[in-house]
Amino acid sequence: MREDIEKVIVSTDQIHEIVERLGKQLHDDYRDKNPIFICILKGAVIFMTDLIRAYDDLSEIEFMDVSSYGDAFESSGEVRIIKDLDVPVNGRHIVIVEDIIDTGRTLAALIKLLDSRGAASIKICSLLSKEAHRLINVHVDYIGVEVPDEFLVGYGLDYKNQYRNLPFIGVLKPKIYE
Ligand SMILES: O=P(O)(O)OC[C@H]1O[C@H](OP(=O)(O)OP(=O)(O)O)[C@H](O)[C@@H]1O
Ligand code: HPA
Ligand SMILES: [Mg+2]
Repeated sequence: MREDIEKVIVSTDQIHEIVERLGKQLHDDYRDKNPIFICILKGAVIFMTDLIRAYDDLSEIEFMDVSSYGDAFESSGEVRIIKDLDVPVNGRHIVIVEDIIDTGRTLAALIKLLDSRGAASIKICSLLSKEAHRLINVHVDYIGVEVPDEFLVGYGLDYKNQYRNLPFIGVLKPKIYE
């Protein structure tokens, strides 16, 4: 698997530092608010499990499965909800946990949906932001790191559902796409 990587963009050590920083920041901002962390499957699952341990306070976790990329490099533009939340969110403080914000389409659709359900507040925490590729402007409250406009894999991010379990984030060798 690792031999398929051309270069590392965010190392394991860097990821660890980012997660600790974001966990502390969230802890300062959400004290006594019992937030719900909503993990957007599948990509955010690895980040989520590390982040909630760095948060270190009372909170709840929930999961939604949303997909717009399938096996492709480019978002289809259609955000499909594959698994919805099992709990009501009205009156609750929500932190949407994402691995990456790329075109912004997934988040724009999610914010609209959760807002219509009466959440008390909705904030976004994303490990990565690919601002250069944004098509829809979404405000991201907590960003781990800005990344270049390249297709990335690892630490939750996939190509054809593979490479999510790499402990760092990198770019694949071109021959993998051919
Ligand atoms: O800003 P966008 O262009 O909408 O891209 C970001 C979304 O794309 C990825 O999910 P994907 O649809 O690949 O599903 P997955 O997490 O199951 O891989 C990623 O995990 C984000 O949810
Ligand atoms: O760069 C990416 N890699 C993997 N999945 C993604 N979904 C949006 N952007 C990406
Ligand atoms: Mg994907």
